[in-house]
Amino acid sequence: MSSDDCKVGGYDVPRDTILLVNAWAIHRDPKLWDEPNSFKPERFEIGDGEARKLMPFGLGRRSCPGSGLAQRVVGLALGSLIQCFEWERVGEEKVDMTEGRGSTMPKVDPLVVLCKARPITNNVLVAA
Ligand code: HEM
Repeated sequence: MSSDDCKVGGYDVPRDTILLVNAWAIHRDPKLWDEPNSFKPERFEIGDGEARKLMPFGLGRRSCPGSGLAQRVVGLALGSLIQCFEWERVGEEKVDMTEGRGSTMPKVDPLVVLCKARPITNNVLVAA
């Protein structure tokens, strides 16, 4: 929310305007990213240079204060799901990545999978 009349990127923004950052578009801008629609996790390796352009937690003094926690938990949750379960697709067709409406980017066609706990997971649960 702008506290005063101002200019952002050359545009006049009147006082009391709610300005939303289109992070979706910025993260897919071919002027900024090499092959923006390709899955290339190596682009985020330290030293590569593209990681600094990623802004899922916003930027500046109102950026997400939970980003440190979130990044650790997301890695932990994903790693646990991969290490503790075997995953299997239900169908053979190519996964449809079409995005639906809404700010959380739901898939139009949900991905259906089967999962089975690996033996190590039973050991972990029994030990706990
Ligand atoms: C993957 C998980 C998360 C994502 C992607 C995320 C993303 C964001 C984004 C984009 C903003 C707005 C930043 C801006 O206005 O520029 C935000 C704000 C905020 N987030 Fe998160 N967040 C996550 C997890 C968390 C967690 C775990 C916490 C707390 C434990 C948290 C607490 C907050 C708070 C309090 C704000 C408001 C900050 C302010 O307005 O000054 N978030 N988050």
